Amino acid sequence: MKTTFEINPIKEWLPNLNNPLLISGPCSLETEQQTLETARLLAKDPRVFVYRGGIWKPRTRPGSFEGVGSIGLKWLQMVKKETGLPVGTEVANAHHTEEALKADLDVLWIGARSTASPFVVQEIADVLKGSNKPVLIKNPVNPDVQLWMGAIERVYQAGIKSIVAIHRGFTPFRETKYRNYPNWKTVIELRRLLPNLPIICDPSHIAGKREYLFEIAQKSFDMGMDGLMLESHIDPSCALSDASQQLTPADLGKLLDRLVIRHQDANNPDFENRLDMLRSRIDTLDAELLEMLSSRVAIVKQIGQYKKHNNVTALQINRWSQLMDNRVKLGKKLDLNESLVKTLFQLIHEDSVRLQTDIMDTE
Ligand SMILES: O=C(O)C(=O)C[C@]1(C(=O)O)C=C[C@@H](O)C=C1
Repeated sequence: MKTTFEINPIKEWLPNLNNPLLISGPCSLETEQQTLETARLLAKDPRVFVYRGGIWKPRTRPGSFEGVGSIGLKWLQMVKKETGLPVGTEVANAHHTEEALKADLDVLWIGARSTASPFVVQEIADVLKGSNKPVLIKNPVNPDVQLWMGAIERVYQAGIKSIVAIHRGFTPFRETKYRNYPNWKTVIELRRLLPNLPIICDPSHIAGKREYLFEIAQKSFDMGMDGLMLESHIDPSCALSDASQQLTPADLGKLLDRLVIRHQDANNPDFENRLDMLRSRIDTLDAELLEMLSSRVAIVKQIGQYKKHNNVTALQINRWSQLMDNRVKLGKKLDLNESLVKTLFQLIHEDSVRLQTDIMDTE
């Protein structure tokens, strides 16, 4: 499918946006009082643009608090009426979407588990047809950029042009310090595929713990994200869901005070000139790297021919192990990241073996 999407900039549906988009509010709405008290405090901070509150909560195991349900829609309407903040919630099936549209919420989002299911996304998209509602789409639980794209396409094909992607991290396959590990590679790929799509980050679901929120939020701005979704609660210690990752509105304000917001350009000719100069040095070095790589490949091919005539295998595991150890050591001396050196030489070696087996089998 063609990937030229006409996605609306956030400012189109949030005209008073003068900062990165910040969405905040409780993980789950619990009571009318908790909903309104949290909203009143958040509304005092001009950096908060949208109030969020989960009312249908997809929980991993049954028996946990699964949200207050449709009554929460009324509380969200009260928030909007009293504070003027646009309001939004997560929808996970056609029924939720119908209810949220009926209540005229300002924004809806599709959660990570739903994004992973094309049937669920399609069912939601079918209900959204003709509604013009801004829709935020979280990454699927696994780092599959095509699955994420698929969900965006389904919503877009329903006629929704105000779409924002949310990076909320991915299910870890081993112990990590985060609840859901961030995968910037997938986010960069999404940005490459859809350069006009705004992408925000959800540090709360990545971190799982308050203490990691700042580092993830700052990294998001370093990476050029268009905003943040950060959970807040009037009294996080009593929260019925995700208690350890929510902030009081006051602590949210303190976190925001520390964040450095970065921009795509500096609008400063001196900076641009210096950057151009450094980039042209990189261009020269990259050309040299490629020339060296090409000389290496020529030798690898020569060895391939030689091995073929002597019936010797392409893969030489001892040489390969020694070479890798040696390159990693050299890389360390040169202050290079070990995983960069390893990945680079793994790719180079993989290609050598492919080239040599081709030579052996086709010539
Ligand atoms: O040393 C060899 O035998 C090579 O063919 C070169 C090379 C390499 O790319 O460096 C390629 C394949 C072998 O498994 C080990 C090393």
